[in-house]
Amino acid sequence: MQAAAVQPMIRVRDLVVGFSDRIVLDHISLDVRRGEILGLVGGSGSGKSVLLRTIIGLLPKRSGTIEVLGQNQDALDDEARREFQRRWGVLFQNGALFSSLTVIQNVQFAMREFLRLPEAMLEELAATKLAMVGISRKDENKFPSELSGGMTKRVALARALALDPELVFLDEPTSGLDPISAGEFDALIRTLQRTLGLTVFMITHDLNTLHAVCDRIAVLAEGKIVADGPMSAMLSSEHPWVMSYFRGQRGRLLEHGSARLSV
Ligand SMILES: Nc1ncnc2c1ncn2[C@@H]1O[C@H](COP(=O)(O)OP(=O)(O)OP(=O)(O)O)[C@@H](O)[C@H]1O
Repeated sequence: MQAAAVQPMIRVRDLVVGFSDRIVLDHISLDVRRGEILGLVGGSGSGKSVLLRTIIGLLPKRSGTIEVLGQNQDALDDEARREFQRRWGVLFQNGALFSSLTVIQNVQFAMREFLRLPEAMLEELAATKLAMVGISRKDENKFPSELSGGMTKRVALARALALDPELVFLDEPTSGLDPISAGEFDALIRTLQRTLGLTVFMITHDLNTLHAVCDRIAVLAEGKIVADGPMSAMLSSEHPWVMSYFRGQRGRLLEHGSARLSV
């Protein structure tokens, strides 16, 4: 019982990922604890998306172990892995909605695949998910091309939540949003995490999001996790990249309560 209570939701050990002769992730170890929002930051091309994609099984690893929800996916056959993967939701960069499906059909997509429910119940369930993220019924028959950036992210979040996951992966959830929409999206993530008891693994470049939403931050640089801890640990880190990111001009402005900034 004790062991289960402290078991991380994601446990990465000694992970190595590379493409041809380039190593992108070089013996990375990282835990994501139950119920926390972990923010992953790092320079462009540092390997954040590669780490996320490897954890969810979209990219192969060279060595190391990854356990998600206590399960090493290498031990599962294809059918069991597919069934297992429904326990998490993913919001990809730019939403990645199906352009030929309406808002509500996008949310119903995974429901149709995994849940055997009558049509009326599917409608109701998808509308409930959309309401949770602030999309009203009048917008549910729109196509993705008719949505603003903020609405697209909300629909993508509703889709990620379609199967009631315990864990969600968010790849730059506020990128491309204006400061007000980004702030609203941050608040939505926080609220959903609290009310649904979610664990969140989030890639972000957004210092406001890191300050407002994340319980813990991990920094990826030179293929390694170079810092890992709460915001206070980032602000006192001596690592050059961490210092310039969190204590550079933008970071200092934020600490002193300036308007929202993105980096
Ligand atoms: N499928 C792939 N094949 C070959 N190289 C890849 C592949 N996916 C990613 N890379 C390389 O791995 C490195 C890390 O990419 P990644 O997308 O993880 O960066 P990132 O930290 O998410 O960057 P950004 O913040 O700009 O999104 C880059 O050099 C990229 O070109």
